[in-house]
Amino acid sequence: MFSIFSTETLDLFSAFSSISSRLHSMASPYLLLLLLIPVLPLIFLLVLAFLARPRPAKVPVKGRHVFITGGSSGIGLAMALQAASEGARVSILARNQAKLEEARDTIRLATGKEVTILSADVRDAESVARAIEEAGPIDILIANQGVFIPQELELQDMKEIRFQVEVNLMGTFHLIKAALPGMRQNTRKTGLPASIAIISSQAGQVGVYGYTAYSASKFALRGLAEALQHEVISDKIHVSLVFPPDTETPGLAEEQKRRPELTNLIVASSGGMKADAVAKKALDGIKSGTFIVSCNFEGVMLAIATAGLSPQSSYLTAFFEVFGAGFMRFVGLCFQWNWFTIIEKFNAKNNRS
Ligand SMILES: NC(=O)C1=CN([C@@H]2O[C@H](COP(=O)(O)OP(=O)(O)OC[C@H]3O[C@@H](n4cnc5c(N)ncnc54)[C@H](OP(=O)(O)O)[C@@H]3O)[C@@H](O)[C@H]2O)C=CC1
Ligand SMILES: CCCCCCCCCCCCCCCC(=O)[C@@H](N)CO
Repeated sequence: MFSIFSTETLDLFSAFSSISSRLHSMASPYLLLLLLIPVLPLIFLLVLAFLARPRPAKVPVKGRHVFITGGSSGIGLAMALQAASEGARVSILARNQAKLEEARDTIRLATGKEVTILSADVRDAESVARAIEEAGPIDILIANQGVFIPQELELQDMKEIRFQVEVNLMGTFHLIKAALPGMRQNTRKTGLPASIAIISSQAGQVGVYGYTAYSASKFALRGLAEALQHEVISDKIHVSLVFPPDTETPGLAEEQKRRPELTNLIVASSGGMKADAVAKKALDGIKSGTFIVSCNFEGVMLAIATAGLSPQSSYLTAFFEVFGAGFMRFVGLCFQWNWFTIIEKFNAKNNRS
């Protein structure tokens, strides 16, 4: 007689059913526990979905006013280009008028869009306020201006230390203070979520040789951003903090002329990126209302290792943070081991130890 089961299959089948019936009568609590193993993470994901705050949001870019500082060069210019091509009304602010005009021409040529250019120094609160007044109420503020002058603290002039803190940190205060009242009014009127994005650096997540002043200015932005998110969430304003690695920009080319050898060696732990790719990550983060925005794989690891008590809207990222924390601390210690070994060897070779 024809059967779809071979004798082996039937044997296996009867063996399995006799085992399972035995298990069923003897050990059903264990089976239940076994079943729970895959279910538990799912339950935990549900808990995290309940906990994640601020709640996930979509911040539209099309048809909205995007204001970008440092928009005449590098990452800022790349963001301005992308925002303009996505149908935003874009304003860019920087000091140098000639570079601003050049950026405006570049954007017009690439997208056919006209951007507003504003010449101001972010260190001057009054001219920042005037520029923002002139540009009109903002929906998406991107504080991207930044200066980086790497040097060992002992060798660096106080003038250069102050310069970095003033542009990177104080400049960001001036911008947010000037833009916030108009942004609140705008979100109340339109009901649409808005965004304040701040461009930090991976050197704002981990201190790096040669970056005492720069890292301090960028770490400070995190405190600003975390506290600010509490203060603006009731008006649907989402804060994003972007942490790029070394990025090919005119600023980086300038920096590399005087970067200490040890800074180069340590910074190489994270892969470099193109300005366009960083701009895309930043805009995607802004549009999804993401608080911590990483740009490359090393950046994702850094974000998990330094999650701290930051806001987290994504339950999936929260899941990786909770279960990755211990392991990523270990990976971080391996990196620190490597960096201290590099420093030790370098200083021994150069008779500096
Ligand atoms: N490139 C990199 O490797 C990385 C950069 N970053 C950060 O990304 C941001 C952009 O960097 P990047 O594109 O490389 O920089 P660039 O040097 O290429 O461009 C900097 C921009 O900021 C403007 N700017 C500088 N100082 C002031 C000021 N006082 N007031 C107003 N505008 C100012 C510049 O215009 P002007 O000089 O005319 O004022 C320019 O438009 C910075 O915050 C930087 O710290 C973070 C990680 C890595
Ligand atoms: C837990 C595992 C962590 C693993 C990855 C660690 C990598 C850290 C590298 C730090 C790179 C800092 C780049 C700063 C670039 C910058 O801001 C300058 N170009 C100035 O603008």
